[in-house]
Amino acid sequence: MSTPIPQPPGVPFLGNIFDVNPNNTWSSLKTLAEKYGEIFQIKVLGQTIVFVAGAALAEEICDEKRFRKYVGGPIVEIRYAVHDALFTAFDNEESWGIAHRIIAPHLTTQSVAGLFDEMCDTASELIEKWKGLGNNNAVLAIDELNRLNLETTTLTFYGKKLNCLTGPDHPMLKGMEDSTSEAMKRPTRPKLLNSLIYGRKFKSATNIMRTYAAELVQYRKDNPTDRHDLLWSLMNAKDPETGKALTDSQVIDEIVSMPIGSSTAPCLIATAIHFLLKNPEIVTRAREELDTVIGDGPFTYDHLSQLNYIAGIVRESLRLSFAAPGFNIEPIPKPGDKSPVLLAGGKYQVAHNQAMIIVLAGVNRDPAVFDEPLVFRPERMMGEAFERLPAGVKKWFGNGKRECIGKNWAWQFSNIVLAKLIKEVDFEAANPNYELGQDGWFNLRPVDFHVRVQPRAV
Ligand code: HEM
Repeated sequence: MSTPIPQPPGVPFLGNIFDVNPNNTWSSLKTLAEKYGEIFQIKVLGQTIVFVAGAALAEEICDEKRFRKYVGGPIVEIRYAVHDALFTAFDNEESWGIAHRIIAPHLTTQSVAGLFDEMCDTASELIEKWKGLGNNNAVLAIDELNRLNLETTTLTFYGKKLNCLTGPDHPMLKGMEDSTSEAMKRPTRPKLLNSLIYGRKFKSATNIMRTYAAELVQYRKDNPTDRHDLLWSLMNAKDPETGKALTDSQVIDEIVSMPIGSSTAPCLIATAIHFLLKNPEIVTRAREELDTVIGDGPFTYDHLSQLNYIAGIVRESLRLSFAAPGFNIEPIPKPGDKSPVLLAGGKYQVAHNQAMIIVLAGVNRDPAVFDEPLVFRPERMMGEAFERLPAGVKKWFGNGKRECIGKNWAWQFSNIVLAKLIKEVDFEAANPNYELGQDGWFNLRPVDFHVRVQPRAV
């Protein structure tokens, strides 16, 4: 006998429409996870969605023999902008494998190591900019780090300096914000409203992003180089398995997808700064490590593997920021078999084609795994303590074949940037009473988190 999956009471006809705020979906899901625990469901516009918020169940539905990525809802909507690119491709689309095999070699640990200097130099540029702001400045952490991320992504993948750390916001930032917010909201609105009222905004955001990509392609054509970077492969490489290359439109799709994916990294770093401000003793210990390992000399790639405490800070920030707030799973279809799918050895059952969303705010803070789950404690993310943790609580980069293709880039970038910021900058919260609030679309960022930035005093 299975246990019914808990569901908030809802209202007649409209179901649970008021349990999820379309302007802050992930915060609503976090609240529901806190109330209902490892699994819950909602019904909206006649559709049932199951949410998994416990570590053991998350691990179970990450079993690729039984489950796969569900491409639905906002992911299908953003196909308007990027079609069958890596993040948005359906399981059966050949284009996924072709693009994956062309792109993945640029994102191995070894390939990304070659980007160390460009990542470091760009972070230094931001710190130099902050040094020029003088006393009593206050910057919006996420805005500054979004700029840094776009600048670094564009330079390391596409070989072009945008120079977007200063001056007005680069249009790509607004393009990404508008397209992802619209993709999240569209599934909750009637279709007619989407096309009549909101279609123009979606189209304009898409145009902005595709123009960013088209200009990079044109720049490369106008400025030939020996640099065999990701852009070179997107434009020239052939898939070793099928011999196929990307079409011109697919090149644009993938160029646009990368900054959208990588925009999760600044959310992580901004939230990490918040946790560090709340825990000054962690900054002291991190500085001891940085001063011992790097000292006064230049920061080099070899230092990274020695910065164990910084790595612990990055992982603990991945755990508690849920910067990528979740991902979608569905049972692998079995032709002719519509029997329900059993979870937790039959404790729960879901329909054979049930879409499920893993809510990392629940999974990453599962009290069955972590003691004092809300406490920021880098030590639990280091060495053997980290190795002992169950696989279900290490899913911040997603799962299996559809795991984040940028995870090595994101890991190196976040470690470099946090190491440099902790070593070289003194942060102070502009509002000493600030409490973390988060919002976002495809990722979660701290809301209204302003900081004062000064060169490190001691
Ligand atoms: C802290 C930073 C990041 C986090 C936490 C993160 C998280 C994730 C997660 C959870 C997924 C799985 C999504 C799903 O199953 O639907 C994913 C996929 C993806 N990410 Fe990231 N990501 C980060 C940075 C990046 C970066 C830097 C890039 C750019 C290279 C990137 C590009 C992608 C792409 C293209 C996919 C789709 C992969 C596929 O389906 O083949 N991400 N990411």
